[in-house]
Amino acid sequence: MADGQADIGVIGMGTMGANLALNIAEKGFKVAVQNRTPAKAFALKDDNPELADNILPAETLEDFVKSLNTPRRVIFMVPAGQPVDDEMDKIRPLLEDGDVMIDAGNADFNDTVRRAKTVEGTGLKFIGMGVSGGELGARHGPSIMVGGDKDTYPLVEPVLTKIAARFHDAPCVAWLGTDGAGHFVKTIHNGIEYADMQMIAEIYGVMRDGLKLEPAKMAAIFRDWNSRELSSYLIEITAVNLDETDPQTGKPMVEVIIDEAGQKGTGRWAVIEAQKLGVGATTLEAAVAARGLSSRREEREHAAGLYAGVEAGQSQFFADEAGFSELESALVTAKIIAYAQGYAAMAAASDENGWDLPLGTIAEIWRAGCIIRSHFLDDIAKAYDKGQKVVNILQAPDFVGRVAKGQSALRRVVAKAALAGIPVPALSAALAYFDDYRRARGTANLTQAQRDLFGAHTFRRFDADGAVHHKWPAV
Ligand SMILES: NC(=O)C1=CN([C@@H]2O[C@H](COP(=O)(O)OP(=O)(O)OC[C@H]3O[C@@H](n4cnc5c(N)ncnc54)[C@H](OP(=O)(O)O)[C@@H]3O)[C@@H](O)[C@H]2O)C=CC1
Ligand SMILES: O=C(CO)[C@H](O)[C@H](O)COP(=O)(O)O
Repeated sequence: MADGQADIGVIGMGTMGANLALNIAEKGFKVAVQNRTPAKAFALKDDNPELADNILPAETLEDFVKSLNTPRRVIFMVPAGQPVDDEMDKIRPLLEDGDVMIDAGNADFNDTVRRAKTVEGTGLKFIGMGVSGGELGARHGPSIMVGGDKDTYPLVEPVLTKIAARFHDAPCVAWLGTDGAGHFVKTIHNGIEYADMQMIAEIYGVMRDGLKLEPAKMAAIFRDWNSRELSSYLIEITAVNLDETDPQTGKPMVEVIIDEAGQKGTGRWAVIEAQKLGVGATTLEAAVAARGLSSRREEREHAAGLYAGVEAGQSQFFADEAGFSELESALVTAKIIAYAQGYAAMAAASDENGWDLPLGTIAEIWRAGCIIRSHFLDDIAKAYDKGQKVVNILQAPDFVGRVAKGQSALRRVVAKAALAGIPVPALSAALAYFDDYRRARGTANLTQAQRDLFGAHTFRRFDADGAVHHKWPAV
């Protein structure tokens, strides 16, 4: 192997790393590849003869580093946490001033901020970058959310611009802010992804348990929805999931899959950060909690037995055009509210961390390549495009009209589900948030009174400035 041929390197030849490397090679760049199990790096070249000239596998980290031209650009695509620190520690002594380390996996943005600090003043550079789109996105065009020093971005921009997804010919990649900005945005992307998926699953639950529809019929409804406001990758794949037949049993595939959702932690990171920022991302939280409860299957089965005698009300859902349209409208409305929560978390994090996150650009680069890609994101991009500051998506004129129109459908679906005993935690959370958000006179005055009574925490009055304490009757 000749020294210094590769334009960029990828460490980690798993699902994402291998596909990202193939994408890079296909776009005409020479890519060095390395893996904990080195055989996988060599297999990538052997298995892809059409791209072999552009794939430079390395047995050792030393060979890998030698194969890169300078400044060296090294992408890590390994599991979040310790593996990233370990890989960084191993390669750092082999790198030189100006070289760039890029963590392209999912990461807790706090780790990214910490890692960015460790390279400060060393001559090395660090980028934390969220990549979304799963296996196919990595291979043919993901959405890429970049964080790090602005001056470092041009060192990776030519490659990233070529490998990213395109929306109307614009690459779905952008530098979003310093240190952890890219990974924070990816984390919120995943929190929204959880909410989108949970709300779709809840509508599936209504169709299955309230309307007694067969999966094939549900698939047809989701396909229909995919031609309108809900048009998105997740609605599209839901139709595919529901239409699939298990080759072993001949049953619908969804019926042989155990109802326990996995999770790798990114949704949890999103709601933890939203909580820390004092932003109620309650729809995202409901989605994370629902995954947690789903995994306690035996406990749920036992509880089902304990409450077998509890009568839920008669289902008031109807399997007709009007009934399906009500579900569609409820899902659209709850989706707007979930995105409003995710965007509120990003706006708060931007202020907190001094990132100046370009919220409109984020919607733009999410329009293609990523898991939550949808037509709806183009509407969000347009809301931010009008030059005016968007306080909250729920206050953007286009969305005010849509939510005002759709809220009654959401209200009816949540109410009917509650009466029928069909759980819709994310849809309910979205509705509750909306009602709380639009209520001018809330109930925190009572909370303040209680806090002042038991802890002399003080409160503020409408008719005077400053905090006061009241002498409440002794209890
Ligand atoms: N899969 C997806 O849809 C997406 C994943 N991501 C993120 O991308 C990253 C990679 O995910 P993915 O490709 O799916 O994961 P995989 O499990 O498919 O691959 C993991 C890779 O990391 C290597 N690896 C694992 N542990 C270590 C370690 N301790 N030290 C060094 N290398 C290690 C593995 O090497 P070996 O071959 O030796 O086991 C393998 O090459 C993660 O951060 C993930 O969250 C982001 C977006 C989408
Ligand atoms: O980042 C992703 C998509 O955007 C990954 O697919 C991630 O693994 C999804 O999260 P989880 O595994 O928790 O469902």
